[in-house]
Amino acid sequence: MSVALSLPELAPALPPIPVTVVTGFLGAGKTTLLRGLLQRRQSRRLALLINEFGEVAIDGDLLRAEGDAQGQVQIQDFAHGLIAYGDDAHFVPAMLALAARRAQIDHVLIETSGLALPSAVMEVLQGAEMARHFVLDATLAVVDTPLLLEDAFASADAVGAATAQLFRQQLECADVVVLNKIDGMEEAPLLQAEQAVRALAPNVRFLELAYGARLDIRLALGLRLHQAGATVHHHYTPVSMPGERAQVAPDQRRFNGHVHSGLGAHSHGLSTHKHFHEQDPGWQSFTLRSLAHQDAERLRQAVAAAALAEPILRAKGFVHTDQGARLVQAVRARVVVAESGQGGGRGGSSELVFIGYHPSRAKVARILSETTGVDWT
Ligand SMILES: Nc1nc2c(ncn2[C@@H]2O[C@H](COP(=O)(O)OP(=O)(O)OP(=O)(O)O)[C@@H](O)[C@H]2O)c(=O)[nH]1
Repeated sequence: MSVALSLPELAPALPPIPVTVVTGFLGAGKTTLLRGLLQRRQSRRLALLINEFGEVAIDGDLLRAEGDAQGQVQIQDFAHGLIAYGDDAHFVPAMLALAARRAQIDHVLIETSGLALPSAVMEVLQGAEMARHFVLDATLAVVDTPLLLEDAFASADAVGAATAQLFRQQLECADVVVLNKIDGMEEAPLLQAEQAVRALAPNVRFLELAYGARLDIRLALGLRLHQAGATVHHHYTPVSMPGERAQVAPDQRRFNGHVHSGLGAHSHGLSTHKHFHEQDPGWQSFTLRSLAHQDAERLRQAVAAAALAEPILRAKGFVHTDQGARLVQAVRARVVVAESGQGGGRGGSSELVFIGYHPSRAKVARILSETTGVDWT
């Protein structure tokens, strides 16, 4: 008796979709780097999963502004402050939905929350259910280099200790560390930053330099660092060597913004990443809103004052000013209020998400209201 085979069974199996996990502390520049990669994706068909912290979809809006009419880029944002996708009931269904469309997707990028360890996502990806559809390409950790050089990830107090631990663990999970926010930085601080990264996470395989938050797409996607037997797909000459005497070669621009650590391969298999991040309840986020029009400069000063008075490490949102909608981005007390581009702005209200370590919502609302002269609640 002959058995008729259905078409899917006859069709050659499609290779698994490579997945790049992008990690990095709050405000390191993950979304900015992803926007740059979207702009330079050429013909690559990408799917992005991003983690919004707070109720306001800011990063998703910014990334969608880079999207295209041909549906070449699919973006899914997870709202409500999810910490780690690995713990999230939506993550696996979202990935399986992508797997069902794998003929239309060349690469998946996952941006994890700035307060999460990527190890949970990495473990889920390498588990039996997912490994049939996906292969981990590489884990990139984006670093706010000026803050690293200021010792902002050192543990002077409770906030510093919580920050330092998360920062170090994120680096330890990474294959590639991207030194970001290095525009105009000289060679000496870059060398210092590389040494700081090596000291914190000696197993990191590559250091990449992102001038102007730009990463060469060939250095970000298709690295195949976790494929059994695959040789690393890289076209550049190693420019720094492993060990204590490791040096960043002078003038990194000659090397297309990219540095090799030269360290031997290491595995991110299940055995190396047992540590799921247990969420520290000290990290909290809240949203403040105002119905009044804002003065951009007073608002900038207000957010900076709140970050200095309270343990606020990140704030972002859209506000309405007399000049129209503006995007507010704050990393600690560094606050930028800029054109919102195509993204954001709902109705006439202004919304800011604050993230900190045991911050007082009431105190931040008071500082904002007093400094801007309008109500924030
Ligand atoms: N000067 C400078 N600013 C940068 C660079 N990269 C990012 N920024 C700024 O840093 C701020 C935070 O950038 P994001 O890309 O939102 O950071 P993130 O890591 O996605 O932040 P979270 O998702 O909230 O953790 C924004 O104001 C960016 O414009 C850079 O290379 N140079």
